[in-house]
Amino acid sequence: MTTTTGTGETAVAFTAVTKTFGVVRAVDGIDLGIRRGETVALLGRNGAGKSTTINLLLGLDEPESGRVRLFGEAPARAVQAGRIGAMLQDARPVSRVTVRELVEFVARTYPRPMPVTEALALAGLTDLAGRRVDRLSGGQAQRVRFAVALAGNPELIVLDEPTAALDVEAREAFWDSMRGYARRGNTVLFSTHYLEEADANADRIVVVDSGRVLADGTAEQLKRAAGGTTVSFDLAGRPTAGLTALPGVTSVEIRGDRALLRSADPDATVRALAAQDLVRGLRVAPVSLNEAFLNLTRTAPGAPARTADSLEMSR
Ligand SMILES: Nc1ncnc2c1ncn2[C@@H]1O[C@H](COP(=O)(O)OP(=O)(O)OP(=O)(O)O)[C@@H](O)[C@H]1O
Repeated sequence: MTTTTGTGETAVAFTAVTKTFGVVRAVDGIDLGIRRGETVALLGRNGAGKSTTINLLLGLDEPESGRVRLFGEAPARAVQAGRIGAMLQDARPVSRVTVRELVEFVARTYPRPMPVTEALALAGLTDLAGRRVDRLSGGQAQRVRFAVALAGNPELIVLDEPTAALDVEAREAFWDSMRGYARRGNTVLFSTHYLEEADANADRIVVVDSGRVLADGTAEQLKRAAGGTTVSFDLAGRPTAGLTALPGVTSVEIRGDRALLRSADPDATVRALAAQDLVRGLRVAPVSLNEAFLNLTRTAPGAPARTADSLEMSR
């Protein structure tokens, strides 16, 4: 895990950051490094600590202990310089001004803004530039918030549940815009409850629970660490004794005449099954990210899952 600060390659560095509200440890010792150009999803149940983490990152709140650095600087400085753009959950709608006027107004508050036409194009708002912002659909209004976040020409954008309450089409349009921004070499951190969004749009997923990092890796790494692969086949009346002892197998479930094996080493498991001629109706499938997430968070609260260490080592 990267905890170095001040290097040109590190966009975000959390070092042993904590934040408590009364008896609640909302952020409980988070170490997190995000490299420039990465798109990272912050995933966690309600109350896991995602918004608190984002508020600390943006300097909207101060950590009790530990340190947050953005491009080697204190968050407030980086935000002021326009290096960070944010789209938060409770952004208030403004009325009466047009989309272009609003983005122009925000852009003027930054030292090196993005040209307004470019911000509008990147957010997919070119055709709506003259429309009043209080006469937009939910999805269009969300794109305006994205354009506002882009106005300062940021190198890092932080999005707190950016697609909550959007329909499928609006979500797709939003992620298209976000990917366009990321392709320019920028860094993105977003929180979400939609696992498929994290899977489709993030290079890396950080799972938080009870204010701690439970797991950190690619979607594939999380799936492997949290449940491995399911190898299933028809028993065709054959005995089930001995299946648990096959190489790689971590659990065995029998459903009717079908055996479902969880395996940490599916190749070895399949070879062993083939040697015993147990390959009728054979299927090999990774666990879903949903399953992986539930497996990871089910073990919490308590000690951070061991998977976190193994994933970090593999990064
Ligand atoms: N200002 C506050 N005062 C008191 N408790 C707070 C405050 N902000 C957050 N908390 C508590 O800290 C914990 C983490 O909250 P946080 O909002 O960071 O979670 P989250 O992962 O963003 O949740 P959600 O997915 O529901 O938005 C929760 O137990 C929450 O009740």
